[in-house]
Order: sequence, then structure tokens, then C-alpha cells
Amino acid sequence: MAELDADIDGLWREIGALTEAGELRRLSGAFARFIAQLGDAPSALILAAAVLSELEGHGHSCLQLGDLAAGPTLLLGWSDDAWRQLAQAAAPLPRGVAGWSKLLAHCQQVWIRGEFDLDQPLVLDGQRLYLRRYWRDETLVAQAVRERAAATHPVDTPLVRSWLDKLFVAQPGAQGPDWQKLACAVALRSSVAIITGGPGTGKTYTVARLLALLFATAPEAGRQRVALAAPTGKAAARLKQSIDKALNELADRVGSDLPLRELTARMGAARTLHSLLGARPDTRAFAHHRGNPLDVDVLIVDEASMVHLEMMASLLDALPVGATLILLGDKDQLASVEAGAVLGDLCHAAHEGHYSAATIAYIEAASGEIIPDIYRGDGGALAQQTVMLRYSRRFGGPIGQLALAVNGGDTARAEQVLRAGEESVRWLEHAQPAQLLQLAHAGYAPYLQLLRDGASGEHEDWVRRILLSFETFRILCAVRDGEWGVTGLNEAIEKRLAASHLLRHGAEWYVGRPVMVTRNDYSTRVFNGDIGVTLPDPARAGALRVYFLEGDAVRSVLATRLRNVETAFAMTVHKSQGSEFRHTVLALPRERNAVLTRELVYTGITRASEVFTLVTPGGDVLQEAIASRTHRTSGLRDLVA
Ligand SMILES: Nc1ncnc2c1ncn2[C@@H]1O[C@H](COP(=O)(O)OP(=O)(O)OP(=O)(O)O)[C@@H](O)[C@H]1O
Repeated sequence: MAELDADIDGLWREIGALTEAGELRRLSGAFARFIAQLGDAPSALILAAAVLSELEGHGHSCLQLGDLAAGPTLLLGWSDDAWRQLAQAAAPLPRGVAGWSKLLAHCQQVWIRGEFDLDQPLVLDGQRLYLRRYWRDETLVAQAVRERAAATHPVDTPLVRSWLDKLFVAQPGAQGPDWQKLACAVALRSSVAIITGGPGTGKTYTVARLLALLFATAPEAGRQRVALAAPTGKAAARLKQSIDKALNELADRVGSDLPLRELTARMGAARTLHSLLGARPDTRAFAHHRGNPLDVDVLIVDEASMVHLEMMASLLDALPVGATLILLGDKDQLASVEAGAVLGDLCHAAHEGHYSAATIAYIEAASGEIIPDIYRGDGGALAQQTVMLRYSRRFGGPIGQLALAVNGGDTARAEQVLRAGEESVRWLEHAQPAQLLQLAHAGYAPYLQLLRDGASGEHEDWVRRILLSFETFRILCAVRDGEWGVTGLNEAIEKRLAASHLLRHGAEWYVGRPVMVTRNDYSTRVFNGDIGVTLPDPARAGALRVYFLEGDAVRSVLATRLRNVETAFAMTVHKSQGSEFRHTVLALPRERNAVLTRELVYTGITRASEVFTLVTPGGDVLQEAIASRTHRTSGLRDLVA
């Protein structure tokens, strides 16, 4: 026993050393201690608990025993040495997956799926070790989407076909099927559908037609309760604007056949998922759940790639059985910072289709579209309810070509587009920070000029113009720290703009300061990701207010009431998701970093609507980023299949 204690002490020392070295979160060490205190805990279990918790911090929802047996250095971003020392301190470790399975099966802290459940904190499901919360969420999501996808309802195919022919105009010379049209047919036949596609592929265009189709074919269209939601306020506002616009155009087309304007007017505003589910201060539990489900018949969720596992589980839990869920998003974008890459997992094979003979026959009958043989297959129920839109209408030019090359991992093609000298795609290679500051100066001067000109008419119009102007340009960073990180750049940009007399910056709050909210605050009704600009309060001399755009409306909060905000001249690519800027600048850092991935570069590029500038300090940073793919360990793909 004394010998065992000595071994365990050595392991705790090593865990402490890794924590001090910044390799391990304090939380991971604390979680391992919690597990150790629950009963007999062999060193190997303590090590597994620390690693599992650490991986959760990297966005993984579980730990594969295969990775544990091989040494999860890549997943942890550790050196081989760091892992070797930890493994030695926990020795002897079990051998291979079978050895780990056997050891964990004997630990009282671990519930083996299928055995008597004592609510243990760890769950072993096959070869995946989970924190119980994530196992519960993954299982709930997988089961809910499988059941919803499998339960197809009867469809009046001739009626649907006639409406789809009315809603979609045949494109002369189009190659392949009209994926948008068939996506509507697919979505109509069960209570879940995923419509994925890159920027400008017409996800919103399609969903507007799907709504019209739903209204046209529902027995009581006037009673359909449709809700629109997105992970952030900005994405929700964009969704509502685009859907309203698309439905308005459609209303003219369908004329008196369908009172589309009336039906649309009843839809209400788009909301954040937090607000839809009824988030409450100081608790993770939402007001809506299976005991108090949402009052909806159809729920459309945009930017679904940003929805993390816990949120998706809460959403599916709160959705009434008969309601239809439509997920829209780009599966190739960065997943949320929190654990899980739900959309990516749910439709990872969307580009291949894997449609069954029954699906293909249904699609042909309901939409008239013929699915080419290469998309045939034996995918699961959810694959039958997933459609990928493949042609970008807004993104055909150089920005689209660059996005496509990066997404496909084609570095040579990406460099070719970047070097082609196009107006819309620029590359500052071997750049110095001063060049980035020059770009910032040129990009932000217009909104600062509007600010200096002062309000000539209505105060609110002036504010709106400033906010809209600020939203046309943004600098995106891959990292937070360092010269090329958000924090350093924001400071440098502030100084540069002050030196050019474009702003006067002395204290924390100053006129013109753009800020991003970093935490939901229910008392001031500002939410994580909201972006506003600080301007003088017209009612109180000397006071400053931060103004936010909500759709077309302007709202403001006294600057001093905002606690969790940061300056937003530069922001991370992660935080930019769901937004689009006329000119987007992406700055990649000199140093290697685990966050530099293909998905990050792709997401950065696709934030640009007219001009994209890549700024790199030289070296192979772009090539390395394109070669590196985000990998999130999860069981969702297996569980859904
Ligand atoms: N079949 C179509 N025929 C004509 N115009 C289309 C069609 N599909 C999409 N568009 C137009 O292409 C543009 C992009 O479509 P939409 O905004 O729906 O794409 P999206 O996939 O939702 O884009 P993002 O995700 O980048 O917001 C819109 O102006 C839309 O009206």
C-alpha cells in the first residue's frame, strides 16, 4: 500500500507540474481528484480522467480508448515528452484498447453502458469514455434525430410537385438536379431535415420556399406556428431579414394562390437559441424542455455549425414530437468553441448523398428531380433527410474560388488565386504589423469620419449610418495573444487611429470605441457576440452609450453598465461566425498554433462579401493551416448511422 501511495503521489506531482507549465487546465487536475475521491482509483483511471477532462476543453466530447492507448499527444497538443512523463508517473498502464476496457470496467466510478446504472460520473460506451453529461447529450441528440428522420409522414406528392414547380423556376442549361427544389421535398416528409451548403448556395432562399410549401400544403396553414432562431443575435437578425425579403419576392410570384404576406407576418422575430429556450440567469437549465416544450410546429435554425452539443441536446429535448426541425448551416465552417461539432458530425457525408432507392423515388415523384447514380447508397435515416446545396450564386468569383480551394485542401490552387492580382482577393505576404495597421486605418476611417461629421438630421439615423459603416470592414485574427492576436492588435489599432486624430482615446471608454459583448447579460439585454459602437448620449452631456443594431432598429445601453465587453477593431474568426463584412482581412500569426486549421481559414474567407485580404508574416503559415484539419472526437457519427 505504501508503495502504491508513493506512486499516486508521483502522479499528482506530475499533474501539478503539467498544470504549472500551462499544459493542463486546473479544472482537469481537480476533476481527476474528484474521481480519485469516489473510491479505489488506480493511477491509470486518474490519468484517463485528467485526459478526458482536458480533451473536453479542446472541444472533444469523449476519449477514444484507442487514442488513450496510443498516447493522445496530438489531440492534447502536447509534446511526446509531456505525455511520456505523465504516463510513466501513472505506470503501469493497461496495454491496448482491450487492456483499458478491462481496467475501466472494474472501476466503480465508471458506468459500463448496458449494465446497472449507479449514476457514475464516467461512462464507457463501447470504446469511448465520456463525462456523463456529454454521453447523455450525444445519446439524446443521436436518438432524437434518428427517430425524427425515420418517422416519415404521408405526402401528397402531386400537390407538392405542382407547388414546387411554381416556386422554383427551371434554370436553362443547369447541370445536375436542382438541389434546392429537392431539399424542400425532402424536408417536407419528416420532422427533421438538414440543408447544408457553403456561403451563397441559397440556404435561406430554399428555406423561404420550403415555408411557402409548408403553408400551401398544411391543412390549416393559418395555424402553423413557425419560429426562426440562430445561435447569435446577429445571425438571427440576418436570418429574419433574408427570409422576409425572399418571402416578399415570392408573394408577388404566387399572387392570390397563397396569402403569403399574411402568413409571414404571423411569424414574429428571429430569436437566439438562448432566448427561444428560455435561458435564465444563474442556471444552465432552460425554461423549455420535454416537460414544458416549445410552442412551435416548425423551427428553423440557421448557422447550425455554431450550435454546440449541449445546446443541440437542449433544443431537441424541448422540441415537441410532432414539430419539424430544419437545420441550416455550412458543415465545413469552424465548430463552436464548446464541445462537439454537431452539424459536421450529423452531415459529414452530405456531399456523397447516400440516398436509398426509396428516397430517390420519393424525390422524383415529389419534385421531378432525378438524383444521379453517384449519390445512391445505403445511408441511415438522417442521411435521407440531408441535402447539400452545391452551387454558390453570390460567391462565384475569386473569393469563392479561394474558399473552394482551401476547403478542398488544394494549397497550390489557393496560392494561385491569392497571387492572381484580383481586386477582390489580395495577399500581403511577408507582412509587417504596420501594414495591418494601415489596412485598419483605411478600413475604419469612413465610420470615424461619419462620427466626426456629427448628426445632421435625426440622431438615430446618424447612429444607424455609423453602425452600418462600421460593419463593412473587419480584421479577423486566428489567435488572441501576441502581435498578430486580437488583444495586441486592438491596442495597436487604437493607438494608430488616435495618432491620426481619427479618435481620442485616453480612458477605457471613448467616443467611437467599437465593442463586442463577451457574455450574455440579461439585465441589459446584450448577448455574447453582439457588437456595438460607443457614442455620446444625446440626453446627457458627457455620458457615453453603446449603440447596437437589432435588424433595422437601434438600441443603446449606458457604457458603464456593460461589464463583459472587449474592443472590437480586431476579433477572432470564431467570434465572426454568422457575420459578413464587405471587406474582411484575415491575419495569420507567425508562430505555429493548434487553432490554425483549414476550417479557420475557410471560415475567415467566407466572411468577406466583396473583398478579402490575407495578411501573413511569411513562412509556411498558410500552407500549414490548410494542411491541418480540425478533429473533434465524438461518438455522434456512429450513434446516428
Ligand atoms: N435558385 C436561385 N435563383 C436565383 N437566385 C438565387 C437562387 N438561390 C439563391 N439565390 C440568390 O443568391 C443569393 C444567396 O442566397 P442565400 O442568401 O439564400 O444563400 P445562403 O446559403 O443562405 O448564404 P449565406 O449562408 O452566406 O447567408 C441571394 O441573393 C439569393 O436571392
